[in-house]
Amino acid sequence: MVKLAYKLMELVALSLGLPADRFHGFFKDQTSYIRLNHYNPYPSPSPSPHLALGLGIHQDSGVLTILNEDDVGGLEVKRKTDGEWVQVKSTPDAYIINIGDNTQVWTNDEYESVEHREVVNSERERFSIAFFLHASSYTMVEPLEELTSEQNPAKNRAYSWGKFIAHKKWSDFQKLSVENVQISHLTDFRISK
Ligand SMILES: O=C(O)CCC(=O)C(=O)O
Ligand SMILES: [Fe+2]
Repeated sequence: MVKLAYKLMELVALSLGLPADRFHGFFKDQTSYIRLNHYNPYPSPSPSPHLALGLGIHQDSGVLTILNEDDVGGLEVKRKTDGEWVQVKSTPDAYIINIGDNTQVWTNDEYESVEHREVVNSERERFSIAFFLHASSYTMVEPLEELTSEQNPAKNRAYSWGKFIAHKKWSDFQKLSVENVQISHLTDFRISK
């Protein structure tokens, strides 16, 4: 997984005219992990099936996510152009690659992380496995200087990855009864939209 994730970040670097190993230094003491997700079906008949979210609206805050899922489906991404929720076709024999907030910041929005959620159905349980490529906790995340200029100024302030994660965990914990507890706090660091 780690090797595949590095390869993908090499492609991101090359696509932006950067050396292939441009991102490697961020992963010396990486905080990556794998999560196994299990979504139970909602009880049927349900009074409000549209509220049956397995995982609320969020953006992945790390570098990138490599996701494998079974054939049940339920992942939805928010289309930026019109805000519509679009179903992602279930692809058990492939990986779904999700760009995370760190990559958006590093590339100064050349790559964008996308809002997504997981809806459950009334018939079948669903399993997915997500590998999250995360930087070393002492990483300062900020737009790469090669990608910023006077004409294209930085769109985000620098922030500490370790402090960000600590803040996110703490505030998720505080807001356990609130919808969308996982929503990204990246906006705190935003300079312009
Ligand atoms: O299970 C899924 O399809 C999505 C999981 C996800 O978005 C996450 O774990 O961050
Ligand atoms: Fe996610």
